[in-house]
Amino acid sequence: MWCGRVALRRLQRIAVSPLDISGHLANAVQREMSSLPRVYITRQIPPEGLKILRESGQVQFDIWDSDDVPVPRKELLKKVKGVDGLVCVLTEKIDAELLDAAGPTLKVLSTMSVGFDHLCLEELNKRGIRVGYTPDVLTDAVAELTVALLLTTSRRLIEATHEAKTGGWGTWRTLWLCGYELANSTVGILGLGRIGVAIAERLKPFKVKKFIYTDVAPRPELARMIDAEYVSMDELAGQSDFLAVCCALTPETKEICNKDLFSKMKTTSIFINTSRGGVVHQQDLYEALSSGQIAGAGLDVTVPEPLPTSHPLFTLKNCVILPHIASASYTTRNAMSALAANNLLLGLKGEPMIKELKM
Ligand SMILES: O=C(O)C(=O)CO
Repeated sequence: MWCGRVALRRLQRIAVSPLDISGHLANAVQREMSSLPRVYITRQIPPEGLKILRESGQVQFDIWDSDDVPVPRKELLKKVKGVDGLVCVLTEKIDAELLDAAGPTLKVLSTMSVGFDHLCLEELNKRGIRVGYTPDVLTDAVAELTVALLLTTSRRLIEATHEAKTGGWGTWRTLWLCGYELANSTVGILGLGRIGVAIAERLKPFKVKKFIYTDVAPRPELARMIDAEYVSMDELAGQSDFLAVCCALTPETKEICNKDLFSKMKTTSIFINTSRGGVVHQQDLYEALSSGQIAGAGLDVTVPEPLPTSHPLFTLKNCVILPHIASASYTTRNAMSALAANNLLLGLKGEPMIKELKM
């Protein structure tokens, strides 16, 4: 359990002799510590966030001290009992069972993620629990990875390196490993937000001819930034040479990318998803890819995660699958951890968080 260094320094100034340290100071530290809000952190988050919490002098926290294995549900339910604040990542389901286990002391939840489909907002709202999350700081990293995944898929880089390494590289051939290029293409964005704009900004120098997007309603201020045209879902499917999914997973978007959408796409089009696996009907995607209904897919997210290595999607050469790494740069993960820590501290002080979910 950590208490703030600030509190410790204050107590050290009060101490008059080394002898005091063993007696009075220890008791005082104990008292000071136990009066601080209690926080549980469900993962060993990157160092910047932990440093902020340790040095704040505002909280005492307990942590699931591993990044390799998520905290077991049973342990989590035990650890949250009586906490004032909770820091979680996207692998923890924050539902009624967990909130009941935490009890009425829990006032602030801070998730180190931009996605919030792991949170039961209705239950959080019902209990008046404020929620912090981490948009914006990951936009560049996610956009960058999306472009990398798009090019890897459309120019068949994984197949190509495999062929080079395993003896498939014979003479130079005229149509061998040909793919699809961005120049003169139409790029469609499903769900235009900060990340969609950032992807388009990065793709523009590749001489994309046109950007189109669809969403629940037009988003003119964002669309203007990338000169994108608002179209219907059917038009998006029919016109896109590259279709990038950027929408949040909600009950409305669950499996929105299904047979109906894939059947309207061009046989030469590339489907890219770096948002959430749940927006895709995976069996329909498998069929679209294996039947040649669409040319290829690049996925950073799947259902479930991790996707079992025996999953049929792994058997397809035209499907590139990454293990949910879109925001995985050192800078971004540290920024997410720092933002999650600051959101938590502000929330516990009753102040507006830097990034708070409106519920
Ligand atoms: O933040 C999120 O929601 C992610 O998916 C990981 O960056």
